[in-house]
Amino acid sequence: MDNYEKIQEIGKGSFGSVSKIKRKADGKVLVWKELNYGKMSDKEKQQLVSEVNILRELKHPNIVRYYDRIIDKDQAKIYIVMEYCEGGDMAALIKKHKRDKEFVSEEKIWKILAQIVSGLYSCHRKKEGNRILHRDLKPGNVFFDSSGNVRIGDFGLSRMMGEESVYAQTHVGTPYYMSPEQISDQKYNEKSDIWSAGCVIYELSALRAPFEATNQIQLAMKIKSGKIERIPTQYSDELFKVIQSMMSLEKDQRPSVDDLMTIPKISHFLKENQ
Ligand SMILES: CNC(=O)c1c(C)[nH]c(/C=C2\C(=O)Nc3ccc(Cl)cc32)c1C
Repeated sequence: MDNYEKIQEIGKGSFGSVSKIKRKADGKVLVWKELNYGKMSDKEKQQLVSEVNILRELKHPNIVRYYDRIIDKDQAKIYIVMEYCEGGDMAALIKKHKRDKEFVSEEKIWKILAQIVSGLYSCHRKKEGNRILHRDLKPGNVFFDSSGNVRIGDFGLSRMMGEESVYAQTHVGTPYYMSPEQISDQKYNEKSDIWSAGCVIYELSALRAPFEATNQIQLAMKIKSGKIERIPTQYSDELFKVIQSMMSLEKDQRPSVDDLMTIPKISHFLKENQ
C-alpha cells in the first residue's frame, strides 16, 4: 500500500471501486481496483487467486495491463494495480455522442472493432496455458488510452464473479449483453464473448443497446427473438452484416476471432498498426 499514493476514486467498476493512484518510486500514474474478499468462501478466494494469476499472463496492446497486487489482510481487501487508461471507458464515449447527437464515424468504429477482436484473439487463442474468456464484455469494460487505442479491462475476473458468487447478488445490473445460450443456461463459451462484442459495436453505432427492456423477462424475449434493428443508415451494409453475424442466435453461426481477423477492414487496420 505504501508504495502507492491514492489520488482519487474514478469509477465503480463491476465488483469493486477503481481509483487513480501514483507509484511513489517513479510517479507513474496507475489505477487499482479494490476488491473486498471478506465475505468470500475459501473456494471463491482460491478462484480469485487463480484469476489474478491469469491477469498477470495477459500482455497485449489491447488488454489493460496488470502491474501488481496488494493484499491487505486486516481489511480483507485485495488491490489489483493496473494500467491507467486516460481516455476513460466506452460507456462514457457513447453517452457523450448521444448527448451531442453526433454519431461515431464508421472509420473509428472499424478501428475499435479491430482492436477488440485483436484483444479477444490473444485470449481465445492463447499459446501457452488454456484459453481465457472475458465473460463480461460491455462498454463499461472497454477503455481507451491517451491515443484512443482500445484496452479491454476486467478480463477473467468475472468468472470468479459469476452468478453463483456473492458479488453477483450485490452487483445488480441489467444483463443487456447476455447471450441467448446464457439465457437458456448453457455453458459460456468463446462465441458468447463474440455475441457481447457484437452488442458493444452495435451500441457504439446506434448509440443505444441492441435490446432494451424494462425487466429481465422482456429482455430475454427480445434477445431470443433474433430481431436486430438496422444500425443508422449512414453506416454501411458491410458493418451491419458483421454485427449481425456476431449476434447470430445460433453460436456456431457466429464468426470466431480467426474468422473476424480475415475481414479486410479489420485485417488492414491491424496490419497497418502492427
Ligand atoms: C469517467 N471515467 C474516467 O475518468 C476513467 C478513467 C480516465 N479511467 C477509468 C477506468 C480505468 C482505468 O483508467 N484503468 C482501468 C483498469 C481497469 C479497470 Cl476495471 C478500469 C480502469 C475511468 C472510469
